[in-house]
Amino acid sequence: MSGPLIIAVPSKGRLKEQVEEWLADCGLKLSVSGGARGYMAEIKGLAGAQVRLLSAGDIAEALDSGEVHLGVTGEDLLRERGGDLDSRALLLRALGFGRADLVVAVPKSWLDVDSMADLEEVAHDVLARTGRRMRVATKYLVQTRAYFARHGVADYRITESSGATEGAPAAGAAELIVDITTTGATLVANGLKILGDGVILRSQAQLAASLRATWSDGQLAVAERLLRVIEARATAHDSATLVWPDSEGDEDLIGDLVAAGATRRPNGVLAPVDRIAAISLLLTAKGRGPVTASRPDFVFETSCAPFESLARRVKN
Ligand SMILES: Nc1ncnc2c1ncn2[C@@H]1O[C@H](COP(=O)(O)OP(=O)(O)OP(=O)(O)O)[C@@H](O)[C@H]1O
Ligand SMILES: O=P(O)(O)OC[C@H]1O[C@H](OP(=O)(O)OP(=O)(O)O)[C@H](O)[C@@H]1O
Ligand SMILES: [Mg+2]
Repeated sequence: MSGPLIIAVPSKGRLKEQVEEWLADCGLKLSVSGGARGYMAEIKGLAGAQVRLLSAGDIAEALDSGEVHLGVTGEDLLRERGGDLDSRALLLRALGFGRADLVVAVPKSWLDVDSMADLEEVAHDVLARTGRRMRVATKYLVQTRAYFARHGVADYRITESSGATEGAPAAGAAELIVDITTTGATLVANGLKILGDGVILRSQAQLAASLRATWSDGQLAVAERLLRVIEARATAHDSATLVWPDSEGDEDLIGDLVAAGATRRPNGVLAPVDRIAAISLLLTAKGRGPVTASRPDFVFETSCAPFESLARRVKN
């Protein structure tokens, strides 16, 4: 017998609440089940799984080391682990929350610095003028180095910053910063602007699987159940069912609807939510109707693509 499927979710901060809401929306309620400080939980209705509540950064680390099978954390933190993320973890689903852009930002007063190419010139100038390298304040060392290298910026050094990074230029601790931003308010408040080609990563929360963990058949089976529910809910959020009288006789017309993005279903079609109106109009224009569109709660497809790629990567 192998142990439970271990799933890590954020224990604090803005991601925690959003992850709980998302799971509850899928009908998967978390119930804290104790552990020394309440840092363990179960998912109601998903036997064979154990949930660990960890910080977002620790979740990225635990996926990396294989201590957990699945985890929810920011893509920025996963990529910051360095090396080739794809060989260590599989991104199963982008969750649409926890959005933040990792950006290169410089003082607004640098009027003619708008691109990474301009920044390269600044780096040269600073070195020539002062004999010292331009300083970049960040806690995202890995992604900063990779991005600057890709843009040919070499004459700089990183001053590691773990908080209030945006204040570093005004405080004289660095010339520029690399940090995450969501609304941009903190950058503006600190007199900083994002370089035109300075977006390193558009991050959001991801459900990821560890490729370093040991996966038993039993653990994979629990993961499959979980992923099927999550995918069914996500598909439902994006679709509507369209039905109309005597749809069975409308083979040719359904062919047109499929060409417009719909999927054939008994009694009608399933349409992407943003095409409900367009597809209904194709029908009413041909005299069909009334067309009734309703939003499903779950759409369980016969196959579950994220699970299939996971199984392919971790089996044998
Ligand atoms: N406006 C935001 N500010 C900070 N983090 C955000 C924001 N929006 C989304 N996130 C995401 O939340 C995650 C960071 O969460 P959190 O700060 O709780 O984790 P942590 O860095 O591990 O914890 P700590 O800061 O205590 O070390 C990152 O993936 C980040 O991209
Ligand atoms: O673009 P904005 O909407 O202004 O948000 C971005 C800011 O929010 C976060 O800081 P937070 O207050 O969470 O503190 P932390 O960096 O210590 O986590 C982040 O590190 C940025 O500083
Ligand atoms: Mg933080």
